Amino acid sequence: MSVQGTNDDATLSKMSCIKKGYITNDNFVQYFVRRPTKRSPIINRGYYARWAAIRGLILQFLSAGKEGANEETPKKQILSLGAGFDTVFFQLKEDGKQPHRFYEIDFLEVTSRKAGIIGATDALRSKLGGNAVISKEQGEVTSNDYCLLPADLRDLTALNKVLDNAGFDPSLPTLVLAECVLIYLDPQASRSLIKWGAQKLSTAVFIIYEQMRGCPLLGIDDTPTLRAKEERFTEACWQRAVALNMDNIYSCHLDRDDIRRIERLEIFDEFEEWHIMQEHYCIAYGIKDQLGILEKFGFSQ
Ligand SMILES: C[S@@+](CC[C@H](N)C(=O)[O-])C[C@H]1O[C@@H](n2cnc3c(N)ncnc32)[C@H](O)[C@@H]1O
Repeated sequence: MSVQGTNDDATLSKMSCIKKGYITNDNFVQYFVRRPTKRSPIINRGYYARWAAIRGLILQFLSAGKEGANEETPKKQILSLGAGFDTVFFQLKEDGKQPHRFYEIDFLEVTSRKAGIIGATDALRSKLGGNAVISKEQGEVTSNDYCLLPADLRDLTALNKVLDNAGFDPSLPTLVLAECVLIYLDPQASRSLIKWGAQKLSTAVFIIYEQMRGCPLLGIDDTPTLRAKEERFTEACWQRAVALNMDNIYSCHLDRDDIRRIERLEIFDEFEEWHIMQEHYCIAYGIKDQLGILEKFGFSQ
């Protein structure tokens, strides 16, 4: 499978979770899937855990800095690196929770397909916000609320250029998301990207979801432990960093009522395999907080 092809695989897993009722609030993945495929219960549960954990962190970030019930939250932006066919922007917009602007980056091959689908689908196009311009050829969508831009994450000059042209504002509190992406880069390129984030942004969280070990991917040996994942941030001048494996996140940091609900959806008896698999995946994040709005951000201690 090509690196770009891993995106279709991720989209199919998400669709499988939606069809089985694990994910109940995503109305948009359907437009990116031609032929839905059923995944096994263990894959569905694993994908649900990943989705629920990341979504929880995104919602926390979006509400950070709100002092009182009637106060507005500060203007914020999200930058999704290697976004693939992720639909979180569209769902946030549908729920009235979108940030000031949402940026997505991927290879031209992927952004071009995504721009084509957005352009051809009313339900997606209508969510873009004002001044929308969609170009399938250039693999680009720009609008007041959402920008989809082609760039190779290994080329930071090109990344800066597309972001600057699209009005990315490094002074705004920013959530950078790299979900199942850095592992496809060589370790040096991942480290450069994490450092780039620390240098460019002053109030930000950089969230990574990735495997720890056990599969032959480019970046895997560079950070084989949770400690190494945290140090990759702190060595790049992020103020603090946290890395937890998905087994811990599933047991301690997801909504218990929702866990009870999803555990009733399918017969599940692969418990040993489940724990081993979940220990091989993690979420790590680094935080910089010049504005002092992210003190409470993250998984509770
Ligand atoms: C496994 S998919 C994950 C997609 C999405 N983040 C998700 O979680 O559903 C990995 C994505 O990273 C993108 N990607 C990998 N290396 C990249 C690079 N050097 N530059 C830009 N995008 C890259 C791929 O094209 C693909 O869309």
